[in-house]
Amino acid sequence: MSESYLTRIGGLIRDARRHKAMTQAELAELLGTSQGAVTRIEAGKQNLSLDMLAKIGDALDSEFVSVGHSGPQHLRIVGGKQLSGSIDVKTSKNAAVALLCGSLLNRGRTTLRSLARIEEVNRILEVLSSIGVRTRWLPDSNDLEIIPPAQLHLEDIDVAAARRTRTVIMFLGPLLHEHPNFQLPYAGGCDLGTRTVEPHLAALRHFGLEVTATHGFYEARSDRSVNPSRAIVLTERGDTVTENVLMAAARHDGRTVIRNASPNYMVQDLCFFLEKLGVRIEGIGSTTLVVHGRSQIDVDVDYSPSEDPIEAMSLLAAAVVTDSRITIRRVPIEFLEIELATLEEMGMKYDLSSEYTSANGKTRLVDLTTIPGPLRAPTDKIHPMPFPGLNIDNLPFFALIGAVAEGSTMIHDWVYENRAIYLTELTKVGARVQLLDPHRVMIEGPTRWRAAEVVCPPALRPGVVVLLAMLAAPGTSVLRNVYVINRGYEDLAERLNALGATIEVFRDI
Ligand SMILES: CC(=O)N[C@H]1[C@@H](OP(=O)(O)OP(=O)(O)OC[C@H]2O[C@@H](n3ccc(=O)[nH]c3=O)[C@H](O)[C@@H]2O)O[C@H](CO)[C@@H](O)[C@@H]1O
Ligand SMILES: C=C(OP(=O)(O)O)C(=O)O
Repeated sequence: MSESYLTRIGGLIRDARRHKAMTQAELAELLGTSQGAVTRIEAGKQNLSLDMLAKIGDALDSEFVSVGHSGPQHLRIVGGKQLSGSIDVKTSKNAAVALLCGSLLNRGRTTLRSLARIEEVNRILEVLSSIGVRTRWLPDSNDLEIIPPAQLHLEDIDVAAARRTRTVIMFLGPLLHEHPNFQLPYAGGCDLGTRTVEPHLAALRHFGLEVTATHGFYEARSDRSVNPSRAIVLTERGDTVTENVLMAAARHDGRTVIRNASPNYMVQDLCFFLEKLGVRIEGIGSTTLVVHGRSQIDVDVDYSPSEDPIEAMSLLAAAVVTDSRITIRRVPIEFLEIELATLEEMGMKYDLSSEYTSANGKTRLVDLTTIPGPLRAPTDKIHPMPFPGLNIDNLPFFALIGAVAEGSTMIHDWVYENRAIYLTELTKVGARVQLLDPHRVMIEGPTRWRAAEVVCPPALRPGVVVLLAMLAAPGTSVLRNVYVINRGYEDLAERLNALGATIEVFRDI
């Protein structure tokens, strides 16, 4: 291997080790080598065998060099160009996974229309198929047909696929009625620090579910004689916990009241789907839901989830960072209002079309055209709140936009322990981002972007933010190992290329 190649790989190894908050000594122990050897590897001063590269890849959950087609995917971006044209927002990841779990409530055939074909969906499909559910993409479409078996084989669950998503936790609500005892692997997903499961367990206890955690699995036991006797008050207004309770309530032949429910977009989609299954729900879009469930659900149902507000925000950020005029079609406006109000305060101008309705017949959509122009930092910090606040998943895009704006932008992520930290990756492409503490970053704009080679941080939105910054940076950048981006976005590179970006998808060797 040439010296410069070794230096590049060494830098990537160092970055991946730091992502995992691992010391050189800890990595050395995992590799069965000395700390000095790790120092040399990271400095590009040690020849590396393929065997050693594979070991390092295993230790850091990040492959650096691979042979064959199944290795990690990387992106090569030639940046510094403006974008133009129109792009459609696809349907949301978060509704897709909720609906896939929701399909377990139904003995009949469920067809989900225009589903996002993303890695997160693929993992849940692997899990569903491992327990006996038949799923197939209908020809030449993104429509998915789901047919349940007479009996689920929960003991055969694909543990590896389940562990790669967090959303498998949403199997608890749909399964507890028919399965007195079952095991689920611990939920995985983006590495954002500890994410709570306790609110799920506390809420589902009202349906007789008791869960104990043992050696990497949740052991679930449900007592069918227990039913909610009073309102279920959620201790936090989480999206997936609300969905879990909704799904448990859907099969409870009676009335369930859920308070402090999340009214967010994916919850609304799940409610509209449950209504199509014959479940009556009062208060959709509010924080109190009253669910009139059914003991059996056996219908052939067809549902189209709505467009992804986080993808819409990502595309908006792409336009801002590249100073471009583009039209983003099918924006679910109700779920982007605070974001747009904040951008307006920063000086952003845009045009909106009149409203039309999503294929679910409910969600209001608009086409949004960005108008390039200078931005200024907001006067106050930017922080998320449960809907109808600024969406936590949109927060990273404000770090990117802050880097373009004149002045200091403070981003306060009070929710996730690790996500704000990943925003410091933007320094590699020239941004001035200072981590004040694990929850707050200060960004000084505007930025002179520069091309770089970066390992994708292990979190979806920060990963996309780095990619978008690379679109703005003149020269050629490389973003390595973009699985997390593919977890939530369908064909993002190809679709940005249709707007005039130059992004090449490649794998090693
Ligand atoms: C599949 C899916 O839909 N995923 C979304 C869902 O994940 P999900 O519903 O799994 O979110 P979590 O339960 O992890 O909640 C996120 C974090 O917010 C905290 N919290 C949440 C609500 C609250 O009122 N108080 C509070 O402190 C939780 O303790 C947790 O640390 O919601 C997250 C927060 O909107 C989004 O980032 C995810 O994209
Ligand atoms: C954190 C996210 O989602 P998940 O719950 O799938 O990890 C996200 O969508 O940014």
